[in-house]
Amino acid sequence: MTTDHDAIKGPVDATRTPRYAEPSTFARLPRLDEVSRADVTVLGVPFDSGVSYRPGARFGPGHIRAASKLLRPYNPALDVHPFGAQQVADFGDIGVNPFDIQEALATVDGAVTDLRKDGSTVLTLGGDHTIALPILRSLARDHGPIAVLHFDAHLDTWDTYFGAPFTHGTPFRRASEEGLIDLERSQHIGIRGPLYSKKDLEDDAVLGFQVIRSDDYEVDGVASIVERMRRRLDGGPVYVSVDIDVLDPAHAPGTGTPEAGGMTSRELLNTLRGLVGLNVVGADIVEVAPAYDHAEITGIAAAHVAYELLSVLAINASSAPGRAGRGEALRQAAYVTK
Ligand SMILES: N=C(N)NCCCC(=O)O
Ligand SMILES: [Zn+2]
Ligand SMILES: [Zn+2]
Repeated sequence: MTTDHDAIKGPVDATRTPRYAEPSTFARLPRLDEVSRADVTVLGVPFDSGVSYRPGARFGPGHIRAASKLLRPYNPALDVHPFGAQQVADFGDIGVNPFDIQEALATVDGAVTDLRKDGSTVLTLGGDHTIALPILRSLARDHGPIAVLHFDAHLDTWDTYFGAPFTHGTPFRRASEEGLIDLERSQHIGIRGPLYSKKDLEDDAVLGFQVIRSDDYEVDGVASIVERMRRRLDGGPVYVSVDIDVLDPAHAPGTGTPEAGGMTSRELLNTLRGLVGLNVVGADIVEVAPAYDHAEITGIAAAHVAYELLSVLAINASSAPGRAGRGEALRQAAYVTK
């Protein structure tokens, strides 16, 4: 945790150095090796060997960083300076084996565990959805079974693909079997689209996830979904996993398994703001595949998702025990720039 006398380093000042001129870190934040420690670490995982259709999410982290350069220091929607109330830094990408999925899973688990050692919260940029499994393994070792808030068009609780158990369509089945998830407090949001059979939904229901469908946004609206989400997640640690294909392809064309009829980016950002006050202990944004993107539409959406998650973490950290007196940082740009 950052103490009151540490000078927090923030993003590069866009009025002094043009946005496109610096080495690429998320939101032009410092690299992790430029700060003594970070409250939140952004970690890139360029891995897409678990995909069932279009490849390319291995290039997601760089694309999200490139699309994050326009983010500004103050978030009016939540009245917070996400980079001022906490130290956020970018670790860069870890190298993972694209030919050996088991080894890749172990590498991700090890990297997340290392980064979390001094209390940093890890925000992971994928990569395909396979990587949620090793992150949950790491978190569950400290927290026990954890609630998963899963934004996705897909259930990702299928059993195997071509006999393979570790894929981007199976992470939450494996995590459930391994006892990593508190299934009484977990929820899928944004589910839609054709399935292999009705049994996919039945199998998922047996595991115990609550399902909020994409269509529920039309019928119920964001406020009522946020209320259901908060009721479901309250009472313990929460992991937030955002598959960018939860958005309609109009809002996120750059992804590997797009499904029509999805949420708008406005609906997703507003839902994420509803996480304030919940105990978010980690998050990922996965399935950004830049080769299918246009005009950075998907990259920008993913960057804004990360920004809202960082804003939620900033507010939560500022109101955590031992952080009294840092509340003013929420409303001030309380960091230094390069
Ligand atoms: N996790 C993502 N994005 N997609 C899973 C889709 C699996 C399938 O091909 O049916
Ligand atoms: Zn998906
Ligand atoms: Zn997914």
